[in-house]
Amino acid sequence: MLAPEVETTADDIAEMEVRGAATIARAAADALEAQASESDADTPAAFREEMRTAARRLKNTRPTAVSLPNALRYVLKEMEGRSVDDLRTSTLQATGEFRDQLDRAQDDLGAIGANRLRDGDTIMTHCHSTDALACVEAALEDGKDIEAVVKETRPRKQGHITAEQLREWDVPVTMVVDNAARRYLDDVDHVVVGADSIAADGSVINKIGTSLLAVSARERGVPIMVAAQTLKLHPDTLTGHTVEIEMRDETEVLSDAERADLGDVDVENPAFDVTPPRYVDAIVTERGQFPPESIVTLMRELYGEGGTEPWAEE
Ligand SMILES: O=P(O)(O)OC[C@H]1O[C@H](OP(=O)(O)O)[C@H](O)[C@@H]1O
Repeated sequence: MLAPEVETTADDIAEMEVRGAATIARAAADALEAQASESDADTPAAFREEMRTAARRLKNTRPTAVSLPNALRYVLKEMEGRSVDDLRTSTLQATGEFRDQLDRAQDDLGAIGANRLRDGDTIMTHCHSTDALACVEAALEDGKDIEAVVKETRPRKQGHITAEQLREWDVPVTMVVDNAARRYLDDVDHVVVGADSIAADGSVINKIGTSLLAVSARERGVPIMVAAQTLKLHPDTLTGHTVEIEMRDETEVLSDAERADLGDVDVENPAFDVTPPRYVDAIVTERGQFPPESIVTLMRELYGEGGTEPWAEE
């Protein structure tokens, strides 16, 4: 039996009530914790099977942000013991550790990313990334004045969440539609974005529109920093796999009335795109900042064995 929190968390992730790569990872760990706490499995094998089923349910919600399977892997790998009690205890310890690591990683990468920002800088943001905002927050705590041009980020307008957070920190915000980005790049000192996955060749998989922004920024000579804790490194890409780009429902792009007016047209709604490493100046992680082409070294160190699947059916 799956714990109700596993079902609601999976639904919330799929519906994007819970969104953002790091937030999804945390919610998945919380859901595994609920599963372990509430399990009434009476044998270790039954407990393990329940945990694997819960992990599969969570994993199959959205395909692109690798933080989700990386979180599930972290917890399931730490689950050990010969009795149900021991398995439960080790799982709860793992989920607690995972949350602590997540918080620490974001703080540490924020401090590193902040060093790239100077007092008086204007940044441009795309979508809403807690890793990217951690860099801004740390820069503000260092006493730097920062202004922001915030891209709306169609179709779901996560730019509004970014704007709200920045205003809470008293950062002056100019909101622009996505198509205005190039016009405003001349006023911008740094593009700061997050990532859902980083591939072994240093490609950055992030919200649709990131690659267009990066190409324009490079053309205008504006540096692009990607804030991504190591949980975003995609181990499967070490063995030649590519990252699946999520295609979402067309209703996010067109209302039913607009759809009816348009008649017979195809609508596609990819949620992410791939920015090649040559358009990225630095990937900022909690382990330091890296030129994208060198991220593979860190990826091997942390995920050397590639993408294991501890949730697989036995
Ligand atoms: O982990 P943090 O930095 O918070 O977010 C990382 C990325 O997750 C988001 O995806 P979505 O809105 O869930 O589709 C954006 O693409 C954002 O850059």
